[in-house]
Amino acid sequence: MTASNEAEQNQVGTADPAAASSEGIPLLPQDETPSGSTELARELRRLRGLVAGSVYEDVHDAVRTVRELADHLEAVGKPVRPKDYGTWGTPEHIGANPAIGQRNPVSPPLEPVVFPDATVRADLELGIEYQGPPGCVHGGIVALLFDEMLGLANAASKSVGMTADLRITYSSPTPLYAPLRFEARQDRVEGRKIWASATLHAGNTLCASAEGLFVEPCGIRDHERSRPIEG
Ligand SMILES: CCCCCCCCCCCCCC(=O)SCCNC(=O)CCNC(=O)[C@H](O)C(C)(C)COP(=O)(O)OP(=O)(O)OC[C@H]1O[C@@H](n2cnc3c(N)ncnc32)[C@H](O)[C@@H]1OP(=O)(O)O
Repeated sequence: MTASNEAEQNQVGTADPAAASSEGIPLLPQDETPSGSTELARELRRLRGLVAGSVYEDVHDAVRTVRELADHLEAVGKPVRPKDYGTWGTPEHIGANPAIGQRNPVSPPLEPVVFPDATVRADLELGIEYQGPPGCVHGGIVALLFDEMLGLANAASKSVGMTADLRITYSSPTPLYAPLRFEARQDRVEGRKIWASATLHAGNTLCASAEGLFVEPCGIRDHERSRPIEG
């Protein structure tokens, strides 16, 4: 077995992307929550990878423990109501996002950085909990991450929009446990219509590319559109 194969064999779940993007300025950076919920999401992410990526003989004791934890969290937490969802780009809004939300155990999470030309980049590795075909990332997960990256490219250019049309070309399978790089940019704006595009590479291999049309919601307020987004 080669060293890289061995590393791959020992890996369970998605890698923490914290150190992946060393260039660029963090886009929509999220602080650790004083309550510990960011840390809780990180541990749950670890659990997700372990459960999807391991075979167990008997985990009934773990089921009891996790059930007790869920009961406890239900008892001590205050559910977020629609009035508390927050507007575009607020910590409440971003933290719960399934692609970049640090408080959401479903997110890998993407950790986007922005460059002076408003290109947005995110480097990450995806583990078995995102598997589609054996050894490959699920196409729906690729679509989710593209949608987010295009939205972030719009945010980096001070616009927000609802996805109206999203086209993805899958050129080559996206490998699990490999360094992946998303890059997205806003291409043009006409009235409320915004076009953006993105690529996904594994090393030098183009895995997929995306083009999206976004429509700015009617009545969006100026402070929501131009919320400061750079770290
Ligand atoms: C600053 C801080 C920000 C922080 C951001 C954090 C990042 C978060 C990132 C999150 C990212 C995740 C994002 C998500 O997950 S967004 C969630 C997924 N998307 C949706 O749910 C959208 C559902 N659709 C709608 O709400 C409406 O249909 C929209 C809003 C899209 C348009 O309904 P609206 O009534 O408002 O507008 P209109 O119908 O008058 O159309 C206006 C123009 O657009 C053209 N058109 C419309 N649809 C299409 C189409 N399919 N193909 C081609 N063209 C289309 C139309 O012809 C017209 O053109 P024209 O005749 O004027 O030339």
